Amino acid sequence: MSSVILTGLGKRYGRAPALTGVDLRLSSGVTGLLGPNGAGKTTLLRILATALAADEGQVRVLGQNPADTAGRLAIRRRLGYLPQESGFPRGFTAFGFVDYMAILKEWGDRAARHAEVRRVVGLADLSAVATKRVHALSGGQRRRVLLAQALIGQPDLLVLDEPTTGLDPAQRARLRDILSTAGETATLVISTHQTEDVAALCERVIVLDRGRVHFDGSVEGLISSASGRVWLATDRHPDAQHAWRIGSGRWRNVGDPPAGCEVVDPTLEDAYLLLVGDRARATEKEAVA
Ligand SMILES: Nc1ncnc2c1ncn2[C@@H]1O[C@H](COP(=O)(O)OP(=O)(O)OP(=O)(O)O)[C@@H](O)[C@H]1O
Repeated sequence: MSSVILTGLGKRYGRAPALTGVDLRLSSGVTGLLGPNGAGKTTLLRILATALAADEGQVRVLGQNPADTAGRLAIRRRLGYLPQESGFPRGFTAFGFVDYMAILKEWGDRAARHAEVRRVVGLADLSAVATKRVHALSGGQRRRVLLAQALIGQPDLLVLDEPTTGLDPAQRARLRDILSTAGETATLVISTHQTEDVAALCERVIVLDRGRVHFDGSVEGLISSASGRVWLATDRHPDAQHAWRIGSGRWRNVGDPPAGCEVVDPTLEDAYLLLVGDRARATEKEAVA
């Protein structure tokens, strides 16, 4: 059964559309959400997390309608949400903040709650700094405090907006471990700009651009769409959509290759760049025509 069903979802800020005609079904497993700045990723995640109401279409989350008060409450009881931006009330320690969030999540029994807070603080690798004030933590540690509160109670739906921002490579690897384990039973949606995290972690990838879904399929499927369109050369090719000099001094070109060039295997990043670049070029052509 799908945990999330979106049909014809639309959202506007004033007159400007942020999401248009989004149809999606999400089930257990880890889904990565990619898209350029302003594509609508955070808007979509906020709607799933019941922090924002849709303007058009139908939204079912965990079998409930978030437009109903009772439906919203039922969703929130089974939801973990790591927002893109968040402030912390002053004075809290890492443990104290996560404990406070657990109280808001209706964990009344003190002993059970503290055991759960210790579990998620440990999962987020924060035990050594649990008694430090949140404001004295590093940016990556603060991000992990937010992750810890999202994991309280092993939610059925985890909505994580850029969870890897600011994490060092070891912490990112640890996060992948935590999320892939959670994805065995829960539905996880992760917005990120880190294509390598999506490639490492996600079964499914959705690419949003200008509020619409432009790709929805497997990571392998998206990578294979770039097959034959990445090549190495001694120079930047004038027709390449993207080109950069790699460590060896040669140029990695992404676009439409000339005949006889040295084609290499694409990465998810190459495929994503091509998908978004091709769409931007098609839109420009339509505007000119
Ligand atoms: N509160 C708001 N008021 C007005 N416009 C908004 C608001 N929030 C987002 N927008 C606009 O809606 C569009 C989608 O924004 P959103 O934050 O969902 O994109 P995003 O894909 O998460 O971007 P980023 O990768 O930069 O985080 C953008 O054009 C943005 O300017």
